Amino acid sequence: MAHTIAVLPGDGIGPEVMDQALRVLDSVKEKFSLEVSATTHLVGGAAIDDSGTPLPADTLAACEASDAILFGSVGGPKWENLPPDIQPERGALLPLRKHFGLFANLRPGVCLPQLIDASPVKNELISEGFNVLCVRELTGGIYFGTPKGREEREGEEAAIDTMVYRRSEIERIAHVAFKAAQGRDKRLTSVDKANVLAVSVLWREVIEEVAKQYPDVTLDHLYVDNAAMQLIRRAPDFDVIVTGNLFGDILSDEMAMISGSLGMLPSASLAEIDEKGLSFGMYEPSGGSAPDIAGQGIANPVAQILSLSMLLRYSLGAVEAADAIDAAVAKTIEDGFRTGDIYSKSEGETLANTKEITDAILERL
Ligand SMILES: NC(=O)c1ccc[n+]([C@@H]2O[C@H](COP(=O)([O-])OP(=O)(O)OC[C@H]3O[C@@H](n4cnc5c(N)ncnc54)[C@H](O)[C@@H]3O)[C@@H](O)[C@H]2O)c1
Ligand SMILES: CC(C)[C@H](C(=O)O)[C@@H](O)C(=O)O
Ligand SMILES: [Mg+2]
Repeated sequence: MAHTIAVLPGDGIGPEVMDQALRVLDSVKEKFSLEVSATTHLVGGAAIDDSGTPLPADTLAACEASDAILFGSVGGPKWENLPPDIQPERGALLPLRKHFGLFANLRPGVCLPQLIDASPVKNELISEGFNVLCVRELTGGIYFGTPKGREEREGEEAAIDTMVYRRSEIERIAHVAFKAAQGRDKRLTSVDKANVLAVSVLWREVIEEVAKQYPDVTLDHLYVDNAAMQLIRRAPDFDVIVTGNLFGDILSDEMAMISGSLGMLPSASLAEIDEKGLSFGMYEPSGGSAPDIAGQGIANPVAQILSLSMLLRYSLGAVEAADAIDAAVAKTIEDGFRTGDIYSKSEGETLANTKEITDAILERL
């Protein structure tokens, strides 16, 4: 079956790592006889520079006509003083998530055994490895609640964001998380702030109710501050984490760092699953445009390449191709290839730039 994907490289290291992911796509298309056409479009700061808007109508139309979006990353110092609504993040990334109903953000945090030295967490704390799936609610919570903005309070300037979750929003992300746990080690940790926030009290109630439908999954709850701490103290005890938009944003970066680098972790942002078990989705690295290393050709492309693998798996159903990419990446790391962010100068490691590590992945595909 023929598929179309919209490729949105974005800003900073986005285009650099996307070029490498597209090389991998070409390779698996040939190897697994996949019919996938990919069209590239401007988004974020690159689109602002071109047409003054971060999400041009033709980019959105191309996404609507596709089976999935492969996204790089957007934003950077050049655009951060623009009015908030036309900045790359709030004017393109968040609207794309909302427009396509991408409520389920899956962020796997996996520390390959060979990368334990790249993690800043002491080896003995993650000696059993680290493999956690963060299921982050992505289209609700404080990111999207209203009212939002500036107003006057008690005679002075104030700013407001509103954290709101409807029961149905919590229920649907809970089902995603429980199902994911069923496919893994059957342990789910729900993270909230129910000792302070009304939203979290409802969150906890709904998670408990949904849990009754998944008696095979062991559920526990943690407050977010404690969760941030426990993730460092006893990372291997976690299996699946489910949480709201803001807490998931923060905890997933923490998980990425425990795993070694943001540059290793992909993510999938999914809409409702269709009758074929597939869903429309947007796939992007968990990290951002990394302005500090952009333009040098040294960024780690693995997160982008693994995001492509998630796209093939969840939106196209090309499971064999996805498995092959995951295996080639693991083998490349096993064989010692390292970009700067995961290089620990140990024996057997070869420092590689963005293109060289992709060459190694392609050789192993
Ligand atoms: N999905 C997205 O588009 C997305 C996500 C996060 C941040 N951002 C945006 O990116 C810009 C920079 O944000 P930031 O600096 O807070 O976060 P960042 O994730 O871009 O960078 C944080 C650190 O991680 C490193 N890093 C990230 N990805 C890497 C990779 N592939 N290889 C090697 N190192 C990598 C960076 O060099 C940097 O030191 C901001 O404008 C932010 O809003 C975009
Ligand atoms: C860039 C920003 C809007 C985004 C978020 O907060 O969701 C990013 O940090 C992420 O994790 O995808
Ligand atoms: Mg983030």
